[in-house]
Amino acid sequence: MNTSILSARGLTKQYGPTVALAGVDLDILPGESVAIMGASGSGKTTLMHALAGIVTPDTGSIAFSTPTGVVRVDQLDERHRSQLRRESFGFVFQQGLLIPELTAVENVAIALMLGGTPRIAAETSAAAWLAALGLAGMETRRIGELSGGQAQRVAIARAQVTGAPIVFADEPTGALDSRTSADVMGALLHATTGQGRTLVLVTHDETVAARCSRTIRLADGRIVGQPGGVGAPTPPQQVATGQAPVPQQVQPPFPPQQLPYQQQHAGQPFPQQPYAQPAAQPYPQPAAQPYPPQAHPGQATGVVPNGARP
Ligand SMILES: Nc1ncnc2c1ncn2[C@@H]1O[C@H](COP(=O)(O)OP(=O)(O)OP(=O)(O)O)[C@@H](O)[C@H]1O
Repeated sequence: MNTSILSARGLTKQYGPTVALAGVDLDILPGESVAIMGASGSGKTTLMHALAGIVTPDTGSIAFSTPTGVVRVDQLDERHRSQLRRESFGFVFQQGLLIPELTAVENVAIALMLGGTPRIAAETSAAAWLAALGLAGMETRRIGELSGGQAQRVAIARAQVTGAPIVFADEPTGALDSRTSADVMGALLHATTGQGRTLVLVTHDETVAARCSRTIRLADGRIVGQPGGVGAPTPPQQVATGQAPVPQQVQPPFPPQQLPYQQQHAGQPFPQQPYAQPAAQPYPQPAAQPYPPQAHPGQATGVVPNGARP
């Protein structure tokens, strides 16, 4: 039985004469943290963007398992891909891509407000996430009034506030010094796999990759085999974050304490937002086309559990 939350088969993508992906098979289990590494131009970002429904592969399939069924990401039209990204995926980029005119709490809350959550409830939830990521008291600062590491924590809060089961991060620590990078990576793991969620990140940094539960390496658009490589994903493991273990739960992310920010909004309940697919507007389900459509020999070659590294 395929228990993957994301399963890609035979992904190819070409930009003119440039082959970005040359046939990628990959299974990602719920609760895993997977680092994608490889030389510049090897296809890391293209792979992550394909998995996240940002770019459409030329060929191949991407199946996203949800509590209500399997979504074929590669077959969605742009509107449904946009809906999927907004509701089911969180994103953290190297520069955070935060809105400088907005405060920290507004930058986080906007992710919920785009989904229809009222402003006060969205900001209350956003403030709880900021506090959980060590930013209590900084809610009303604009992004330019935060350090690079603090801004990345805001980006992590924004990626998580909707309860997205998968977070995609592209060089989330790339612009940070090594100490801040370690702090932000700890916060990212705490907020994702520490809550039973799944993290897929692109990095050039071996120390960042080593903190993930496994690493895949790309070369010329393919996952490359490694000595000792295995053909299947390793079971998810609790990643050390330097903090007390967090019980596996979906939402709320951390106990909703009454923080100073929230006290200003007393009476507003902390929104309970367990992850669930919207029942009213389901994605097209490939009912007649069971996944995977065909057998794929040599699945996920080149997958190396970090614990098994030489
Ligand atoms: N939109 C695009 N148009 C044309 N070529 C592209 C486009 N996106 C990616 N490519 C090319 O596809 C190949 C893979 O790019 P990709 O960004 O996935 O690599 P990467 O491993 O993430 O590189 P880096 O580490 O430098 O970010 C590269 O040769 C790149 O130039």
